[in-house]
Amino acid sequence: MSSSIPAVSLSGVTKHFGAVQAVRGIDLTIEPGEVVAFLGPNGAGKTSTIDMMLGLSEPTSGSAQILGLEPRDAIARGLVSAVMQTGGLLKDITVRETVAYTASLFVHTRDIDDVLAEAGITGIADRKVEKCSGGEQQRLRFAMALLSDPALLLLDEPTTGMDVEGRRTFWSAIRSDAQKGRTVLFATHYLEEADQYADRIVLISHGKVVADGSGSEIKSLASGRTVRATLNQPDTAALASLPGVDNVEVRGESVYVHAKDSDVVARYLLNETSARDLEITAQGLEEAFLNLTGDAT
Ligand SMILES: Nc1ncnc2c1ncn2[C@@H]1O[C@H](COP(=O)(O)OP(=O)(O)OP(=O)(O)O)[C@@H](O)[C@H]1O
Repeated sequence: MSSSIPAVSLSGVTKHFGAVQAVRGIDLTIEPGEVVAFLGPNGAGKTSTIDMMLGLSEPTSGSAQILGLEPRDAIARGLVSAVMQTGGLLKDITVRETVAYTASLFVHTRDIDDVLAEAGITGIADRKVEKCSGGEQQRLRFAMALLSDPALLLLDEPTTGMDVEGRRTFWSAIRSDAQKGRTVLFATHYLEEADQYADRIVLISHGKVVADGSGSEIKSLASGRTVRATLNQPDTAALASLPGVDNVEVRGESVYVHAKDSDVVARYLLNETSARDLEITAQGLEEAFLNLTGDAT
């Protein structure tokens, strides 16, 4: 896992389905040991890109390499595992039987009890799959994915439909595993999930990478604050002409001013007008995301 060969290398990758251009030219390098979130709204092209990394489909143009190999070769060598959203589980057998059955398909596998423990499902090992919650089933898929001790783990929206607690437990298992050096790429449209659990966020929209950086870098790309104040008949033109102001909106008795430098706006409102009840809020990743992609999820 400590070679200098990238874990993932995409070069000019496109994917068309008839007239639909799902992926429109993605260049991406992921180094070994990185935990990367693929963040984007529905239909952004995340699954199409992951499918190409898994060798489940071929790029229309460009190339995808996993650990210096064609994706199919990397899979065949057990270097890549995936945790998908649904499917692949038999309901009538237990958690342990599911892992044991999967292990029997590999020539070399890790110890079943070890992967159950790592995925945090030792306590439910004898439970039938159909009795497991959505979050427990995802941790079971994670345990199955760990059997080949892959260098790269790909997860496609693994926490869809889970409650907050399920998500937290799931990610704590993934994070503590990743600390041992595994490369992890996960697709999500939960902004806070990307911000909280990834070291790097690749923001994807309409089949392209629109931003790539840490959570704080992504936020600072669309930095700024909103100043809200109660003010009758605000002089919107004067507010708009303050340095760094990019939006002024009046809603009822409130004026909302979005600006790079909120101090300038606050000083003006307090000194030059009868504004009161000032509130200043930082832009979250949600707003940054909407600004950057111009999309609502
Ligand atoms: N097999 C297919 N045939 C036709 N169009 C497809 C196919 N697979 C995906 N698409 C289209 O390609 C685009 C990208 O889809 P993709 O599933 O990659 O996005 P996504 O970012 O994973 O979305 P989601 O978050 O909803 O899973 C969408 O417009 C989708 O409808």
